[in-house]
Amino acid sequence: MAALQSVAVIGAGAWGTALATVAARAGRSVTLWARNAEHAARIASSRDNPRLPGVRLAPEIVVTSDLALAARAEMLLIATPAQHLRGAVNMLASHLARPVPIVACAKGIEHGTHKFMTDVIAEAAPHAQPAILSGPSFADDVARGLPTAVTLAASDETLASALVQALGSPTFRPYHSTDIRGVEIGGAAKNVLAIAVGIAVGRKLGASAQAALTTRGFAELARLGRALGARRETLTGLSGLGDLILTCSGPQSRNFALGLALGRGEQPPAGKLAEGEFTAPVLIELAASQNIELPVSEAVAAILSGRSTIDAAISGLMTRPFKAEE
Ligand SMILES: NC(=O)C1=CN([C@@H]2O[C@H](COP(=O)(O)OP(=O)(O)OC[C@H]3O[C@@H](n4cnc5c(N)ncnc54)[C@H](OP(=O)(O)O)[C@@H]3O)[C@@H](O)[C@H]2O)C=CC1
Ligand SMILES: O=C(CO)COP(=O)(O)O
Repeated sequence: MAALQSVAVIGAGAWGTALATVAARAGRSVTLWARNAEHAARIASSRDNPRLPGVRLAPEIVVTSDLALAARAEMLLIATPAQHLRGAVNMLASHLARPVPIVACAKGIEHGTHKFMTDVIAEAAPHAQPAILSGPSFADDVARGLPTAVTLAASDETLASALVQALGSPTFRPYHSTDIRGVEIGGAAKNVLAIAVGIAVGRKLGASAQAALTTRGFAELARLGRALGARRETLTGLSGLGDLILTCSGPQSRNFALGLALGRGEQPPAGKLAEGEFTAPVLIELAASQNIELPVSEAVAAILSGRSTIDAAISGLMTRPFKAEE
């Protein structure tokens, strides 16, 4: 497969901006698309995006709100929030005249349909070659060039390798995979579990509870993953266990920070996207449809929807029948 030379990033939030920086560092010709023309013009002239403050955009990155221009790239990265991915790809599809790799960079599951991000891409742009990029990677760390490793999966291994070659650099190390579903499950579930761990820390339940919740959270992620056909090495890899560890480690994670505020009885941080809030209800619906129990995720969904208090949820988790560890 010919080397991919140009990259467009759709969605100029924190993650889209960091990924544009990654692609530029890897030597690609890069376009960053923002939906708002004024926003695009401001970033283009200041070389600074308020959604990722303090990171200077390389001069060679083209910032635009012209979707037709972005759609000319040889590969596309979609970095909108998960619930807006379908809308973004729908708009993009009319500009795509040829099969092009479209890499989902959002972490979540679509409300209503229970579809994962690459399924949404396949429906919205039938000629696209869907792929997924996920793993332990805070936008700020990545944009600053701190060492990061992620998983990049496509059903065709040759394509996955070409995408890795296009984005990889000495500071950003993607590993290729063909286990799309395994990668998607890890990225979606870990955000919900990080809210649980944030709540426990906010409630001052102690370091032992933090470790126990993270571990039992991983058991949930792996249980759902196995039921949906994910590979073991994906679940224990960067996009599964790796991202869970990162996101459950402290308030640099917006999902953890949301849980922390809830646990402390404070207002959640305003204007910060915490995907786990949107994923929690759909994750438990999906699990129920597979007869899979996700007690920690269910507790998070119940707290977020107001169906349970935090104290009742903690007590509910601790008084479940004793069982064998799996
Ligand atoms: N931040 C991070 O560290 C990481 C984030 N991710 C994932 O990336 C995804 C995006 O997160 P992040 O960048 O942090 O979020 P932000 O809130 O920083 O940015 C979201 C961006 O999406 C844009 N947007 C929203 N709706 C649409 C739409 N319908 N069409 C086009 N653009 C839209 C927003 O535009 P506008 O500015 O106009 O509102 C905004 O620029 C999430 O799924 C997240 O889980 C993954 C790894 C790391
Ligand atoms: O996905 C992320 C790190 O891999 C970002 O996590 P938060 O969305 O919780 O900040």
